[in-house]
Amino acid sequence: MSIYGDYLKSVIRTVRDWPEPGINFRDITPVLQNSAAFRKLIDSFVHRYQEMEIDAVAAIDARGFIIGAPVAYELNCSFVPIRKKGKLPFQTISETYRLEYGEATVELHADAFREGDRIVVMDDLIATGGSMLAATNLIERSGGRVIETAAIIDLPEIGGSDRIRREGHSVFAVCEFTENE
Ligand SMILES: O=P(O)(O)OC[C@H]1O[C@H](OP(=O)(O)OP(=O)(O)O)[C@H](O)[C@@H]1O
Ligand SMILES: Nc1ncnc2[nH]cnc12
Repeated sequence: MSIYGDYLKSVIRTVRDWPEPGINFRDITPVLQNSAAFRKLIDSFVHRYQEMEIDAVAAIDARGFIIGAPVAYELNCSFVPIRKKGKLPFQTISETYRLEYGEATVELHADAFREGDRIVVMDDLIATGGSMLAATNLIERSGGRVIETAAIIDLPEIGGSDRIRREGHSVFAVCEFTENE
C-alpha cells in the first residue's frame, strides 16, 4: 500500500455489473482526469522504485501502459510494452492465460531485454493474476529478472496476488478492494 492508497482508492470509481453481471469494475479514469490524483499515483511507484536500479518497466496492454510509461520516464529507464496478440511487428514470444472474464494471449518482442536486466512489471489491476504471471513468464523466458510486480489495485479475494507470490514474485499494490466495496 502507498501512503496515497486511501486517497487514490476514494477517487477510483466502481461500476457494478460491468462488463457482465457479477463483475464490480474498478474504473481508474477518474484518477486520470484528476491531475493531483494522477501525479500522486505515478509518484507512488516512482518513490518505491527510484533506488532499486531498475533497467526497464514492462507494462501490460492496455491500461498498464497509462502508468508504466510515465514511471519509466521518471526512473530514467526503458519502457517495454507487453501487448495483446498480433500487435508487435518484430519477432515475438507469447503466453496464453485466463482472465477474470475471458482468455487472452500476450506477446513480447524477443529482443526486449538483456540477460539479467532488472524489471518492474506494471498493470492497473490484479484479479486472477493471469495477466501478471503471463508477463513474468515472458520476461524470464527472455532473460530479464522480475524485481517486483506492481499494480494500482489488488483484488485479494480473487487470489491473484497470492498466486503471484506463490510463484516467487513480490507484489506491490497502491490499494486493495474487497468484493463488497
Ligand atoms: O489478474 P487478471 O485476472 O489477469 O486481470 C487483470 C487484467 O485484466 C484487465 O485487462 P483487460 O484484458 O480487460 O484489458 P485492457 O487493459 O485492455 O482494458 C486489467 O487491465 C488487467 O490487465
Ligand atoms: N474487476 C475488474 N475491474 C477492472 N478491471 C478488471 N480486470 C479484471 N477484473 C477487473
